[in-house]
Amino acid sequence: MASAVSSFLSLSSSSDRLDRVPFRESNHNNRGIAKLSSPCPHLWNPTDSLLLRHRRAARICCSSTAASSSGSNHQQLKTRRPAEENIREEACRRDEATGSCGFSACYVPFNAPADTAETYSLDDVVYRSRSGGLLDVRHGMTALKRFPGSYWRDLFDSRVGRTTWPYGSGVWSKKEFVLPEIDPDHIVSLFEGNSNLFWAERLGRDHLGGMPDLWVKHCGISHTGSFKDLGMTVLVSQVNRLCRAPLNRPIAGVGCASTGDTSAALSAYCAAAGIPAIVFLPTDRISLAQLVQPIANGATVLSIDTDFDGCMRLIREVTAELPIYLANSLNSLRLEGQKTAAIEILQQFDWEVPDWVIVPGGNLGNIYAFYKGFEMCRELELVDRMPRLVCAQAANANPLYLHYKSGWADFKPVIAADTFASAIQIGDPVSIDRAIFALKATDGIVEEATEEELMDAMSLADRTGMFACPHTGVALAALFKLRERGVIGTNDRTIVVSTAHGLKFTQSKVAYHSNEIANMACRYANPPVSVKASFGAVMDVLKKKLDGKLGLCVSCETAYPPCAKTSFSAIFAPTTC
Ligand SMILES: Cc1ncc(COP(=O)(O)O)c(C=O)c1O
Ligand SMILES: N[C@@H](CCOP(=O)(O)O)C(=O)O
Repeated sequence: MASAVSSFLSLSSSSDRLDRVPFRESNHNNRGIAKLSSPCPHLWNPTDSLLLRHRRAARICCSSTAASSSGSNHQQLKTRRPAEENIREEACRRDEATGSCGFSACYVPFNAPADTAETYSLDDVVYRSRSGGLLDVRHGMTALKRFPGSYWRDLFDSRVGRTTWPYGSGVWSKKEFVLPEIDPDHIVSLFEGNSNLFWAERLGRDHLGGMPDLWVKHCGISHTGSFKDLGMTVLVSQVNRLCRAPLNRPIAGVGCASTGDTSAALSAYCAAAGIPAIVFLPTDRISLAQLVQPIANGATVLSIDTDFDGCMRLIREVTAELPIYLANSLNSLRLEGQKTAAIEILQQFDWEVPDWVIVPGGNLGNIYAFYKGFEMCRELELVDRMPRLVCAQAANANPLYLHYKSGWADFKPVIAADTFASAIQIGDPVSIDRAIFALKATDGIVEEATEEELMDAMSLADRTGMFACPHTGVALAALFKLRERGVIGTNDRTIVVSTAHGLKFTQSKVAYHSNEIANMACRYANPPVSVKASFGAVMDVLKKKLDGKLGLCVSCETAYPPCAKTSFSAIFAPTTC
């Protein structure tokens, strides 16, 4: 095995050898458009200026789609904006006509009754309720409900994949459900969202008992390589609004504690807006690829000799003292962006609800964000039911799993041990109450995965064409267990949420494929083979590797033709029976 390891090292660049690097050492459908022009007869009131204004906004942002879908209707063709105007300026001009159309949102204590008197403006800098509990963003549902579900479905569909500012973003294409009142000029967007919903055909068919409807929502194929972009665009946009006229709040910067992904997203969005970012990272506990992201984006990076939970405690203390705005998911604004991944899944299935959604959990904001996205679509009648949620944790960092197993008896934080799923190495999750609420409301399940289970699941998925991160491995391992126990059925439409790009975690993959992980069989290891630069040596290796496959029919794998002289031509010019 030593040779496999050395061949790995010889193939990899010297700068990418440490997965966890201490900062000190690292100095180096357009579908359904037609329906928009035929509003729901019971709800439409032509004298209602709010509705008219929103209808006009919807038409403006859909006009070129409508024109192209109708083909012959040249009158609807959109004229190009003037050369001296950019897409942001164009949006501001357009927005003068639309405004927020009466849609609004505010902070309320998490799970507060409908008539709570404790509300805060989103322009307040507040992260906790009066009693010290979590907050939630509550939308003015009465205004949103004046439009039927079909209206919202069509509006959101009309905006997919456009460059119209800010609707080309998967998050801002749902602006009315996210931050309805923000001026487009204040939005800081990198056209996030609209991520691939990958049909995991081979994994489902060959490794999960013939599951035909298995999908992976690739939230990590994103600007900074994780789902955090979805929340960070919202948070940094709101900070941008607070800093600028007319509010002119004295905010010195935006800060977070991080296991590597929140810090990367915060740094990128702050850099795009010209706002200082400050990130607290636990020394030695994040990957090199994650570490280099905030460094490259010019953030102030503090490598702190503690774990994530320690960094989280520190950032909360610091943001209470200094005018630094807190960017962790304790700040409920983040979840407003993250919830759009759930809406996107519904949209990608043409507004059909899946049976299961499996989400890896750490600080536990995201599982609630998924709940919130699905629930908002149910309440506003874009869909008629909820999926069941599964939260998957690494066994080395499993406080929610233990709580679930105790029958939700008594929550106790844990000291999280090292895990390859390093971004979820969290023992005292900030959003524990939100996660419990989401799981109870969806008849949800919590599963856990050992290090071997998560690495095997990740590696097996890779063998079917993915390049998953270890956190996605945790969710996949949960899926394997739930399939094995018959909880998830063969034909259940199931979504596994992939939360980060595998390229951020290459060193754990290298360790696995080098077979160098103690007490792990690494069943799917596929180390590279070192071979001399000679035809004979290469042929020997290939014959050994392809033994038994030569001369087989490529479709049914039976020997064809029954020929004693098997040759490589059978592989390069394969035949079928
Ligand atoms: C890659 C990745 N997956 C999953 C999670 C878990 O998300 P949450 O903290 O919202 O539970 C995180 C961060 O915690 C993450 O960075
Ligand atoms: N995985 C996260 C941990 C912090 O979570 P947050 O959602 O509360 O910011 C990270 O990448 O830092």
